[in-house]
Amino acid sequence: MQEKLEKFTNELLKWNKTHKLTNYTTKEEIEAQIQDSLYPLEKIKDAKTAIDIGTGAGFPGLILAIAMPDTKWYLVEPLKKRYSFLNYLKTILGLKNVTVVPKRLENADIEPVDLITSRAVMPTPEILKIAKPYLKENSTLLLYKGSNVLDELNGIKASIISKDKRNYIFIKD
Ligand SMILES: C[S@@+](CC[C@H](N)C(=O)[O-])C[C@H]1O[C@@H](n2cnc3c(N)ncnc32)[C@H](O)[C@@H]1O
Repeated sequence: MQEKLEKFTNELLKWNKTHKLTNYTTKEEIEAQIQDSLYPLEKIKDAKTAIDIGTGAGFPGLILAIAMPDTKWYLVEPLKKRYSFLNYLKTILGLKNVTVVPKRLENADIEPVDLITSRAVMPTPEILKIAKPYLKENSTLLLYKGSNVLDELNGIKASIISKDKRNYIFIKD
């Protein structure tokens, strides 16, 4: 896994120079995003199928897919330069458990999954709305949110794990 993560970091640094995929431009910044992506791993590792909404340059979906090789991951990302990067990484890292879906989630065609993740894409109520068709009875939604998430949750039942300014929000049902 470490070798794959290093390769990912080097490729992102390289692609970012010409394609501007993300605002994270140094090795240290990218490694911090990898750590952030992996932090809730223990809580989600049993999922057999998962969707990451708006994977962007790989956070958290591609990183979790590297760490969870037995989970089938759908990385949903509509922006061409970003889904091209994700497809390239899937190929060079040999990630057989990854399908890149080059669409907005609202227009995707995926069977309901055990886990849906998302970081920095849209407010919680909107995520819940577009994620609904892809959730099963026991599915988990894991949202990577900032410190002001409590305003957004507003009555939504969730459990929260906090680390520094990050809130990892787990929503079931
Ligand atoms: C601010 S970026 C965050 C990228 C990444 N998750 C991260 O944390 O670095 C938001 C991404 O969500 C994607 N996006 C926006 N609306 C979406 C939708 N309805 N379905 C799927 N992806 C979406 C955008 O194309 C963009 O790449």
